[in-house]
Amino acid sequence: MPRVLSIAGTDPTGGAGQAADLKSIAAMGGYGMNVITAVVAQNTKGVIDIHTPPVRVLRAQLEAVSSDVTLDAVKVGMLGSVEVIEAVRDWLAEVKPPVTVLDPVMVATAGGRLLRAEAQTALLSLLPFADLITPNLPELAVLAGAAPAGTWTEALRQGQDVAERFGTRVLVKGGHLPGARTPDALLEPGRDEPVIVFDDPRVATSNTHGTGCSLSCAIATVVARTGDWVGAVSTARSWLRGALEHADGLHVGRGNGPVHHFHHAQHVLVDTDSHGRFTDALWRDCEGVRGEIDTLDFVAQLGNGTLPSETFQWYLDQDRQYLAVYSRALAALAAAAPSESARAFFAHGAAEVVTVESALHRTRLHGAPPQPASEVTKTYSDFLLAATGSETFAVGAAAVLPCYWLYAAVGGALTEKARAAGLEPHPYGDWLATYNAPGFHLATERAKDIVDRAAATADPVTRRRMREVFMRGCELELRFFAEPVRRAGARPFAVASTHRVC
Ligand SMILES: Nc1ncnc2c1ncn2[C@@H]1O[C@H](COP(=O)(O)OP(=O)(O)O)[C@@H](O)[C@H]1O
Ligand SMILES: Cc1ncc(COP(=O)(O)O)c(N)n1
Repeated sequence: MPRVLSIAGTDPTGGAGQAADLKSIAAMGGYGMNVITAVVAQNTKGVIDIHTPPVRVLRAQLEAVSSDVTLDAVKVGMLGSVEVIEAVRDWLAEVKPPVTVLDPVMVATAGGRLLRAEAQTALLSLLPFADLITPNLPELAVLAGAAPAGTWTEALRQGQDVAERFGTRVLVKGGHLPGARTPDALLEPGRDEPVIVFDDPRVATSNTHGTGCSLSCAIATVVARTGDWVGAVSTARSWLRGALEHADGLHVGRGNGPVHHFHHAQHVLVDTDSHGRFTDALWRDCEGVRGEIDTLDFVAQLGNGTLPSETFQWYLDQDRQYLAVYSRALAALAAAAPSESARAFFAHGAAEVVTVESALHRTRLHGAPPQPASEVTKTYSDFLLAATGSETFAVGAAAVLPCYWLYAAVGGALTEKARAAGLEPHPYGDWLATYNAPGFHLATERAKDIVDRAAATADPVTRRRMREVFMRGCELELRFFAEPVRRAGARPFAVASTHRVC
């Protein structure tokens, strides 16, 4: 594991400087350490105050770490003053770390100087010690002694000039250019053309606090491990892109918020009690409800074929009404799905419910008019429409999962029992076959997979909500299964009236 030292300033909101560096090092698989150059009172809206500790304290920190730990890479960020620059330069000259990445921090994204004006010249003396420098466009202009580049071509020209003059690699970053794209180019001294140019669409977010810190530290960490600059920039960039894409979910601060450094590792953090899939945890959560479903008279009698046919008819009629709503819920998920495969899955499911499952109802119910929907049917229907219509896709997908999963489980278990008991032909064999069909089990696995994927990138609040709606769905399934027998027991006359339908 590369041991990476960040020499930088602080950010109490955790998005830039030291905090961003340590998170980025860890995210890229390194061991992070930090020497503090300046204590910065800042937040996502700007810089409020800066305290620079005495330079002897900085020297002592540098000495403390390098006299004890072998350093595989160093990232230098905010320096702030001439004295700090000189102390760091002397230390770099003495220690000669195998990899040094310098982010020439001058101004915070949210505004506020982080380098005194008189220190800009001193900073130039540090550049030859760096293997890579990562200036943004205004910083590049200062290093090049020119006005900020207004075009990408101009930025590349300035970058090449700086690379030649100081004999170091330069990552020219186009984040500050206007427009829909964010190109970056890696330049090397002695080469007229960039070693590599990256060009991606801009991520639509204003939460970009600490992107420069994070990128430079991530590159230093990957290079320390691989020695490959092009690969390291590429890896760090695509990781940072994910961090930007998930930044809005963090809800940190009211200004330019930070990026999500551990977006790629959410799946391992899904729940403290689960080291497996998110849906594994859901299945454990609903163990009690599943036990109750298994012992319901309705389910036992459905399995052994003793369920009175009028009770089954009433159940099927409620189910027909429920499935009409379920189909709409799946269609809503198809419309909200974040990927083509999820869209196709739910769109297909919405159609399948109408055609395949309702065939069972048509043959069994012989076109009988619907009975009034029970309270359970209404509650379950309202719940599904609300979860899939007005909550996020992830929450909606978790809400429809019990209907797949519990039916597949009940269909599978009852078919096994019926086979073991030699019940052939089974009075409800067509129902069992529908929910024990390989296609239905496959659909259940796909639905679980979609929920797992959604959970992997969801924030903790959304995942908690996903668990809540999944459990609510399971409880409503239990009540839905219980209702036909409960109602038949409570209202013998209603049973008699439905009897006529058969
Ligand atoms: N909205 C965005 N979408 C995609 N990439 C971005 C976005 N904003 C910044 N970046 C990338 O983040 C990195 C640092 O950005 P930049 O704003 O240029 O530097 P700094 O944070 O030092 O001011 C660059 O790789 C840049 O391309
Ligand atoms: C201590 C410190 N160092 C650097 C930055 C620059 O942040 P950005 O990466 O957004 O330019 C910052 N705001 N604070």
